[in-house]
Amino acid sequence: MITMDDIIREGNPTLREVAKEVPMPPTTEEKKLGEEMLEFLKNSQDPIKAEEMHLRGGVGLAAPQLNISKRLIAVHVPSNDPENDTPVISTVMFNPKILSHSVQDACLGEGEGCLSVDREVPGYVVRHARVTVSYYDENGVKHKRRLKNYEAIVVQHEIDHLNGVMFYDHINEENPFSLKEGVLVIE
Ligand SMILES: CNC(=O)c1cccc(C)c1Nc1nc(N2CCN(c3ccccc3Cl)CC2)nc(N2CSC[C@H]2C(=O)NC)n1
Ligand code: NI
Repeated sequence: MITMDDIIREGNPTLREVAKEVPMPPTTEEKKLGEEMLEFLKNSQDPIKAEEMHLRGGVGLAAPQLNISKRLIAVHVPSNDPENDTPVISTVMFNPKILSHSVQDACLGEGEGCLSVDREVPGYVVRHARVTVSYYDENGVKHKRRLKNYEAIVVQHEIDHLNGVMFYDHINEENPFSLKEGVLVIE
């Protein structure tokens, strides 16, 4: 079971590497890793388990954050509606790829956090507002999915980890809260 001790922090060179493609179909070990990453996210969002296991809340995790330089991410974004238990997206993506994206950009109004960054880095992280991603599932089946808003931001943040990019690399150093015309601010 993955805990915070398994998550490497900024300064570890693996976070700056370009991760390797996973040959399809994934091995049993790679499938298990994906399942454990998704389980970690669910545990991190459960108040009881998160407290018991000292987990920081997350909606996305990339294998390089576990010091495993493979192109594999997990995302588990709960629905905004407290009545609705169905997550907006809950999946493991092998070899995710952004096929196309909107002209419009977007950012989280509150900025971004990362399980590998033990500090607040204020500022807008400007990303594509909508993306079409392709990825392989644990059975090696190819999928194509259009994402928008929060889940689009999360998937882009996690794909960045596969390319050695950290969220604060996108923050404007001169003015961290500067925004161009037309950028969608997601609250
Ligand atoms: C500096 N300001 C901020 O961090 C920030 C500040 C306020 C709001 C937001 C929205 C912020 N931003 C931000 N908040 C999150 N969470 C909110 C809490 N949540 C969570 C926590 C506990 C239980 C259940 C859940 Cl659901 C988990 C997810 N997650 C990300 N990111 C960036 S994309 C990958 C994703 C990630 O999983 N990071 C670890 N950013
Ligand atoms: Ni991160």
